Amino acid sequence: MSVVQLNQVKKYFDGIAAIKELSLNIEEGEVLGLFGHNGAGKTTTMKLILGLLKPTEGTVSVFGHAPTSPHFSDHRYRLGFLPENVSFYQQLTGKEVLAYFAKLKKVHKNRVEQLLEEVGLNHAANRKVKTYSKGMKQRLGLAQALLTAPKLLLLDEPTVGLDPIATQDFYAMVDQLKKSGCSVVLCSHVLPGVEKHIDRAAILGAGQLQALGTLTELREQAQLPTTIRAYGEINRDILRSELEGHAVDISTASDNAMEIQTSHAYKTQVLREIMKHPGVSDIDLQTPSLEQIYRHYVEASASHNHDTPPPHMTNSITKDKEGVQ
Ligand SMILES: Nc1ncnc2c1ncn2[C@@H]1O[C@H](COP(=O)(O)OP(=O)(O)OP(=O)(O)O)[C@@H](O)[C@H]1O
Repeated sequence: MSVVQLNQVKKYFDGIAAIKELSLNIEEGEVLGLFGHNGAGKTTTMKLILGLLKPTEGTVSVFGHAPTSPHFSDHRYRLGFLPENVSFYQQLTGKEVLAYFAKLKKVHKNRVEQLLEEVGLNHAANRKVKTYSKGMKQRLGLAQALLTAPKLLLLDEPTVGLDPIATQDFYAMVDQLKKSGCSVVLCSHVLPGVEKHIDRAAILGAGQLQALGTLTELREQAQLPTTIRAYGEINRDILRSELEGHAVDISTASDNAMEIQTSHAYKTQVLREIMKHPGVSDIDLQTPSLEQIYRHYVEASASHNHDTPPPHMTNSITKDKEGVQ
């Protein structure tokens, strides 16, 4: 049984659709990246899964139960949530904040020390939260989300405010949680670095699913080209004739490099042909990145929905938003 099942879910606010229609399953131990432009419906989706919102139509099931039903309280401890704008009692120390949540969630206080250590806040455990940097507050938020050792973790913009090493540590933690069977929904506008840590990506646009699948599946579906750069003494005409029929586009990148664009389906064959050339001294391979895949689907969604901001606008909105958090 899937950990989360959203079946033909619609969510309206005062008659305006935040989610037009969404069906989605999340499996045990799966890390799902949930992406989309500002206002696409990501937070609404998370709130529906958490049971903070009721669907206008359709059904939401978490651990086999409706998260808005009164009986769900027995399962709530299995859920962890890091909200987008994390805020705590400023006058309490980090340790006090976590101890407070531990008490609320009926978690043994030993776990507080352990978590402070895990998120790298031990040194500041006895400092008031008002003295914490943005990244430290984010780490405290993460510790709070992990208190009950959840089986489903919802993370809204988890890496905002984290420095590069803290971001890497954070993803290492996500990998660990996945290994322990925890399902994770990772909602982020910061796409670089996410690819390796998600099993599937769900791209929302204007309240609807624009794409869902593994990155390999989405690359194939989107038919974005793979770029191969071959360095060395290569006869372009010979290479061109050898690669005929492999749906390639060959151009000269520099004096000693050639750029070959090919489809995902022909990638291995094209590489084999290039490798046969004795003059080839080096090869770079660039598969379409998550950003390129994201852009492809958001642009496609924008061309169908006039209420969807074009990607260049969503980027600047994101930057502004991150700046004021
Ligand atoms: N409580 C609410 N009342 C009215 N409209 C709402 C409410 N919550 C969300 N919306 C609307 O629903 C749509 C989806 O919002 P949501 O917060 O889910 O988007 P998002 O993808 O999380 O955006 P962002 O990336 O900016 O955080 C937006 O148009 C938003 O204005």
